[in-house]
Amino acid sequence: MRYLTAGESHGKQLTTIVEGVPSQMPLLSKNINESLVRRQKGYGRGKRMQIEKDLVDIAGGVRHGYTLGSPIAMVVKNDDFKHWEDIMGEDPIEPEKDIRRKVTRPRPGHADLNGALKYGHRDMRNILERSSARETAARVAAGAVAKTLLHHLGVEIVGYVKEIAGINAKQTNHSMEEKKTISEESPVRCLDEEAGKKMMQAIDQAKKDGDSIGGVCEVYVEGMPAGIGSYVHYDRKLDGKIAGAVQSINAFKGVEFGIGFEAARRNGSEVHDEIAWDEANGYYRKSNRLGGFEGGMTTGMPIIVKGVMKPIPTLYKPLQSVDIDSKEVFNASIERSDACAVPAAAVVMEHVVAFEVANALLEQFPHDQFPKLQQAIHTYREEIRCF
Ligand SMILES: Cc1cc2nc3c(=O)[nH]c(=O)nc-3n(C[C@H](O)[C@H](O)[C@H](O)COP(=O)(O)O)c2cc1C
Ligand SMILES: C=C(O[C@@H]1CC(C(=O)O)=C[C@@H](OP(=O)(O)O)[C@H]1O)C(=O)O
Repeated sequence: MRYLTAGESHGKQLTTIVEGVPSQMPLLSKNINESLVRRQKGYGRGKRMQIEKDLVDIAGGVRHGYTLGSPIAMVVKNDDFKHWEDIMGEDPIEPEKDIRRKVTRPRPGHADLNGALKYGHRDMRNILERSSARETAARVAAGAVAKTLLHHLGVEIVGYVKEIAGINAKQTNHSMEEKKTISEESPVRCLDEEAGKKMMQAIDQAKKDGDSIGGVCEVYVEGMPAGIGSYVHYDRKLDGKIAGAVQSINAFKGVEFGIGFEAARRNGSEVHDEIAWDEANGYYRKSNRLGGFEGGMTTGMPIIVKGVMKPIPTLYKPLQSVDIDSKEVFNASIERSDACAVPAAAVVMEHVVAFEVANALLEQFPHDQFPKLQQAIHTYREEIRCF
C-alpha cells in the first residue's frame, strides 16, 4: 500500500490517492470524515480552522461501501480557496490584473528560505503553499483508510498529548476505549485531566504573548501480533518506518519508542522486557519498556511511540530575518497562525502510524482480497500462540 497527496494550502482542494488497499473491505466516507473532523478540533489553533469544514469526497476505488482493489481517490475541498482564487488560480494572469504580492520575507523555522533556494522561486508563496501542514489533512485521509483496515483486523490505534510546553501528563491507566473517548472529546487530548487544564492555560498564555509552544504526542497501538516487520534489511524494520513517518510530520523533531532516550541512562536489566508464555495468550512480556519492538519487528505488546513537535514557526512576536530581494534585515510579522498545534498533531501522528502498521500487515500476508487477509492473519495468530 502506498499513497500520494497533492494540493496547496489555499488552492482548490487536497487530493489523496491510496493504492494497494485490498478489495472487499468495508469503507465509508464516515470512516474518513470522523478522522478529518478530529484533526481540526485541537485547542490552540488559529482562525483558519474556523473557515475549513473538512469532509471527504471519495472519487474512486469504492463502490456501495466496499473497496474495489483499485486506487482509492479522496478529495478534501479548501473552503478558504474562495478568498484566494485570484492568487491561487492555475491560469496565467495579465500583468495589469496581477494582485499577487510576492512573499520575499522567509520565516525562521518554516520551509520558506530553503525551499526558495532549492526550487528557485523568488515568490516564497510557491513554497509555503505546499509546505503548509494543511497537507496533513490529506495524510489523515490516507491514514483513516488504514485505520479502517486495522479495525477489521482487530488492531486499534489512538493518539493523544503527553506534554505541552514542559507540562507533563501523569501516567494513567485508561483502557483503549477510554483513551479513544478522551482523544475525541478533550480539547487538548490529554489523558491526565489536571495536566490538560494547565496545558490549555499555557496555550492561552502563548497566544497572549504572541508566541508559540510545542510538545509531545504519543500513539498507542493495541492488537498487533508479534513478528510483524523484519530484521533482515534496514528498510524492512517496522520501527524504522514508523519513525520516518512520524518525523515527516510538519514540525516534528524526534521520535521515541517505549522508554526511548531513557534507555541510555538505565542498565540492561532495567530496559529489556522479560519473556513469558501461557496457553491463552501465547508469548508475552512482563513489561513493555521497549514500546513493542525488538529487531524491527513487533513483540505482540502494544506499540508505544512518541513524537516531539517544536513550537509553530510563524510568530506574532517577530523574529529577525532577511528580505531575499532587498537583503534588508526585518522583523517578521504575520497575519494569522496557530499558537499550538500539538493536539491536532496527535491525530496526524495517529494516522501516519496507522498507515505504516497497516502496510506492514499487507506486506506480510496475501492481501488482494480482504476476507482472505483476515483469514491469513487469524491463522498466523493461532500459529504463534502455540509456537
Ligand atoms: C497540525 C499542524 C498545524 C501547523 N500549523 C502551523 C501554523 O499555523 N503556522 C506555522 O507556521 N506552522 C504550522 N505548522 C508547522 C509547519 O507546517 C512546519 O514547521 C513547516 O512546514 C516547516 O517544517 P519543519 O518544521 O518540519 O521543518 C503546523 C504543523 C502541524 C502538524
Ligand atoms: C490549514 C491548516 O493548517 C495551516 C498550517 C500552516 C502551516 O504553515 O503549516 C499555517 C496555517 O495556515 P493559514 O496560513 O492558512 O492560516 C494553518 O492554518 C490545516 O491544518 O488544515
